[in-house]
This record gives sequence, C-alpha cells and structure tokens, in this order.
Amino acid sequence: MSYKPPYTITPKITNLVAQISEAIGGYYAHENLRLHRVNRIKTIHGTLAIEGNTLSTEQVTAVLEGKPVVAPINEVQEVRNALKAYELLDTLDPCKVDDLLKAHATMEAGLIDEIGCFRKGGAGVVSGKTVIHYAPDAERVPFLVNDLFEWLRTTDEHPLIASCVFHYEFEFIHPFADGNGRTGRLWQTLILSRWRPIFKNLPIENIVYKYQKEYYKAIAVSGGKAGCTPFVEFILGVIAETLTTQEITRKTTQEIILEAIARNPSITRAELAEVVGISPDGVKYHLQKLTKSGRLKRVGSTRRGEWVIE
Ligand SMILES: Nc1ncnc2c1ncn2[C@@H]1O[C@H](COP(=O)(O)OP(=O)(O)OP(=O)(O)O)[C@@H](O)[C@H]1O
Repeated sequence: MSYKPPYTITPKITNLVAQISEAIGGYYAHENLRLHRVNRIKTIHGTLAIEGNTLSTEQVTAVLEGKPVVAPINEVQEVRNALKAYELLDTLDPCKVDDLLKAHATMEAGLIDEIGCFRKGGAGVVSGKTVIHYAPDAERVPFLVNDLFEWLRTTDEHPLIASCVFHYEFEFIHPFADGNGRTGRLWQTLILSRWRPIFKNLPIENIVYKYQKEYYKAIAVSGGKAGCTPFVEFILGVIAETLTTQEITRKTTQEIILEAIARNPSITRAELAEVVGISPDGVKYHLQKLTKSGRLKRVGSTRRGEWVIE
C-alpha cells in the first residue's frame, strides 16, 4: 500500500486555507522586479539566519551585487549558494527526486563533501547538548524519500496543506548530511509556486525566522499518530502573516477589470461589478479611465459589442 503521511484537517487548517486563498487572489502573479529583489533578499536572509548564518540583509544584498563582504567565507558561500538555488525555482520539478538532489547540490556546493546525494551515515537534530531527533537509518532514506515523492505526485490534497506535510516529513527523514532545513524550506516554496507563482516572491522564510523557536517546537510536537497537524497549522499561520505584513504588490481595480475582460470580452458592467466588488457606476468610472488612457476600446454597440484590450 502506498504511503500516506498522518495528519488531520482541523477547523484551524480549513480556516487558514480559506484566509490565504482569499488573500492571494488580490496579489499580482506578475514579476515586479524591485519587489522581487527585496523579497528574495529577505527570503535568503531568513532561511540562512534560521541556521545561524550571521550575514545581515545589507550583506546579503552586497553578495547579490557581487560586492566584497567582510564575513566568514563559508557564510558568504551559503548566501551565494542559496541565491543560486532560489534562481532554480522556475526550472525544478517539485515531484522529481533528481531535481531535489540538484537543488541540494546547489545549496551545499563547496560547503560539504556529500552534495547532491543522500547521506551515508546517521543524522539527528541537536538542541544544546540534547539530541531532539534521531533521523531514520541511512539505508532507508532513498525508500522513504521515494514514498514521500510518490505521495506528493498522487495526492489530491490542497497544495497549501500538501506543501506543509511535505516540509515536515522531509525534516523527519533528514535525507542529507547537512542542509535539510534550507532545502526543505526551498521545496515548500517550490510546491507552492506551482500553485500560485506569487509564492516565488513571498518571503515566508523571513517570518519562519521571526518565529524560529515556534518552528522548531512545531516540528518537535508533531509526529506519532497525530502526525504533522501542529506543523501544518504553524506554517499556514506563517503564510497568512506573510501575506498581511510583507511588501507585495496588490492588484488595482483596473487590473482586475482588464483580467476579467481578457477572460470574457463581452462581460457586462453588472458582471464586472460582481467580479470587482464595486458598484456598476464605479465600474463605469474605471472603464472610462481605461478607454481614455488607450488601454481599452469598445467595438460594436453598447448592448451587443465587445471590449478590446489594446
Ligand atoms: N525535532 C526535529 N525533527 C526533525 N527536524 C527538525 C527538528 N527540529 C528542527 N528540524 C529541522 O532541521 C533543520 C536543521 O537541519 P540541518 O542542520 O540539516 O539543516 P541546515 O539547513 O543545514 O542547517 P545548518 O545550516 O544549521 O546546518 C531545521 O531548520 C528544521 O527544519
């Protein structure tokens, strides 16, 4: 029988999925280059700071711009690698194990010997002097990872939930000698970006960093029969907070109108009012503005005609 990770859909999860889905509808999927850059820097800073990298966002920016930075050489290398790994987001297939290995090789280039391959030895997570997680034996790792990817390929779970479950299960397996946190977070972003491209631009890692203690706790209290329910709730909360607190581009009313017209050029004013959530008079005002500025043209009669986007 194929593997199914244990978790429960709680009311909190359902509510967060609804809240995030609603919020995401108001954001641009298109690239805004300045924000893309700002948010990518926040992402890289956040995901590396969780693991103890000391570079500031200014230093991460300098590395991105190819400027010299006074900092430990391996930390600068971590930043370079993470920047390259996040640049791969458009080309990686979230359901391919080979692509995971490729991402890991990029994330760990020049830092450890075992790059782009599963660990050969034991692994664990240590807090102070205490081992808080003993990862499964190395021989089992390829099978466990394959089972997890098979689940990801075939599940009809909502991507918001599936990506959190994947993230937790991945950290539990701890497939690599190092870089499990960074690669797991990258993979969740990858899965989410295939659902809504805006996720490439959302610095979720930055908010995870803000709640680093809670992130570790959510992993620690997950597991057993109850599965990763607490972790799913935690990460969905982080995504919801990212959507409300970070600088991301909101769609304007006119952009929503143009999108609706692109889908249906004969859409009526009343229908547009429904889509945008404003009055028909409000729609009229925006249609006039769009026509005046040359973005939109009416062809044919008022009743039977169509809109043409210029
Ligand atoms: N109790 C736990 N069980 C499993 N995984 C955990 C637990 N607590 C934390 N983790 C995960 O393990 C990650 C740390 O693993 P690992 O050291 O391989 O990652 P990393 O990206 O290389 O970090 P570092 O730069 O510190 O080496 C954390 O970021 C978190 O995702």
